[in-house]
Formats: sequence, C-alpha cells, structure tokens
Amino acid sequence: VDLSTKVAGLSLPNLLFNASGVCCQTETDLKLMIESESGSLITKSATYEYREGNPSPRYLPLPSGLGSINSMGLPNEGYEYYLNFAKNYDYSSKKPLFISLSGLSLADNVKMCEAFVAAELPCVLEVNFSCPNVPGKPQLGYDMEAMESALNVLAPLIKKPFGVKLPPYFDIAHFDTAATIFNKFDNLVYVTCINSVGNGLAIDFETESALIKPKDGFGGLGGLMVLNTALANVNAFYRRLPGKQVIGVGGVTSGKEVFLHVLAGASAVQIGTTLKEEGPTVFARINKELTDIMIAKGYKSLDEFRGKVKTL
Ligand SMILES: O=C(O)c1[nH]c(=O)[nH]c(=O)c1Cl
Repeated sequence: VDLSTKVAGLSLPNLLFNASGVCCQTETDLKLMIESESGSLITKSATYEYREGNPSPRYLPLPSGLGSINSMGLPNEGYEYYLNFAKNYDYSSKKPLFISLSGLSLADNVKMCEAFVAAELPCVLEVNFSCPNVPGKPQLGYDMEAMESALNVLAPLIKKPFGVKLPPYFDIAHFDTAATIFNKFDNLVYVTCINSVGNGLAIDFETESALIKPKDGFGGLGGLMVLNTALANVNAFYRRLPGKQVIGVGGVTSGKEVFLHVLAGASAVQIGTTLKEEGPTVFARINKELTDIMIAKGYKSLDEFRGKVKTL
C-alpha cells in the first residue's frame, strides 16, 4: 500500500504531518517531528518578533474527550528563528519542510516573505489567514476583501508555489467567494482547511469556571468534534479549486478520519489535538491504521479514492 503524496510539487513519503502550532515551536519540537513517522512537518506560525503568547492555562483537552480548546496567542520564537531552521534543514531528508507565517500586519507578512524569498530555500511557505486568538486582531480569513488585498501583495512577492491556512467557513456563499479569490492566484497551489473553530467556550461543571485563562475562556476548538466541519471545508474547496490542492486538518484521531479526509479530497492530512495528547508516535499508529483500512477496502494508493466521496 502506497501512502505517498505530492503537495506544492514536493513529494511526501506519507500524507501525514503535524497541524501548525503542535510539536513545532522550538528546534526540540521540530526534531521530534523529523524523527517521527510523519511524511513532512510545518513550523509554528511565525510573527516578525518573538512572542510569549497568552497567559496559561491556554490549551486544554476537553473533559468530554471530544476535542480541545486553545487560546495560545501566537507564541513563537520570531520569524528569524524559523528562517535559520529552514537554512539549516536537511532537504535531502525526504521530508519536505513547510513554514507557517502569521504576521500581525500585512507589512510584517511582506517583510517575512521577502526574507524567505531572498534565502531561496526549498521549503514551502504557508500564510496563516486564520489565527483566532490575538486579542483585538480580527482574523483575515473572515474579511474577504482584506484577504484578497493581502494576496494581491503576497502572491507576486512569494513567486513560488505557496499555500494559505484557512478558518472554517459555514456558509456556501463564503466557500464561493473565498474560492473565487483563491482562483485568481496561480501560485497559490493549496489551501489548508481547517484552522480551529474560533471562539468556543469550555466551562467546568464543578468549578463553574471557564477552562482557559485568556479572553474570558474563549478559544479555538479542535479535535473529533470539528471533524464534520473540517470534511465539509476540505470537500467544498476541493470542488471549487480545480488544479489546486487541499490539505485536510481537523478531527483526526485514527486512520478512519484520515481516510475520510482523503475521500473528501485531501492531498495530505495534518494532526493537531491527537498529536498534542498522544505525542509523535501517533504518526506510526495512524499510518498503520490507514494501511489496514486501504487493504480491507482494496485500495493500493491514495489517488484511487481521493475526492471520490459519493453523493446520494
Ligand atoms: O493561538 C494561536 O497561537 C493559534 N491557535 C489556533 O488554534 N490557530 C492558530 O492559527 C493560532 Cl496562531
């Protein structure tokens, strides 16, 4: 059974990697990803300057076991740290490297993209339009005009194939509008769907308190509970972006959800909450589970069923 795939023209030995933000903020984290059975890795979204992020507790798995809530606040080492990592990365390692950029302004995104473009590295840039946890900063992914304006500046600047990380959309008109924008940019070759479902609220029954400290307890939701929203966003953009690819993320706890993401159209699949809770051994487990599912169903490669979700 062949779990390999291609994204943005790069070959991934298998389709699994981390969701940006999980197991990817420091070199120690990233080394764990390199040593794991993932097919690639992506760095924590970088801002121009180092950020401490929001006060803790800022991430928790939910008592229900159905997911997680986070309001990290974009903690990261600053973009130069990840630029340096990318300069020292062993690109012969078969595991492609993705770099996530989440500038607090278009000017910051421009400066970071210019630095990466000038370095002429084989890593793939992904612009995060969907961080829901920086107080006072509305996420770009829900401002269609601002997103198009940003792409009008960033796409020509990046020149090479790149991707964007998107928030979940919940209205067909939003899928249509967003896809129309993305189809204007030839080098925007993939979208990653979905980022966390923004601004949920987890309340503890006993203590009658919000679970996390930042933003009165409001934070992005992840894990199994967001699976069906994730599958919808993957399939909506798979149908609307001919010639482009979709990376699926949201709700993956086993090979079964990976299989569903590929049926919905995903070229690669990321793991967030389950990686955070289980650790990098999750990649070996889930690759094996997916292999067993494909054998049981008689599939030899991902291409045989990618995007082939049936309708009634
Ligand atoms: O609070 C965060 O750091 C964060 N948390 C998320 O759930 N998604 C993001 O894109 C980011 Cl940048």
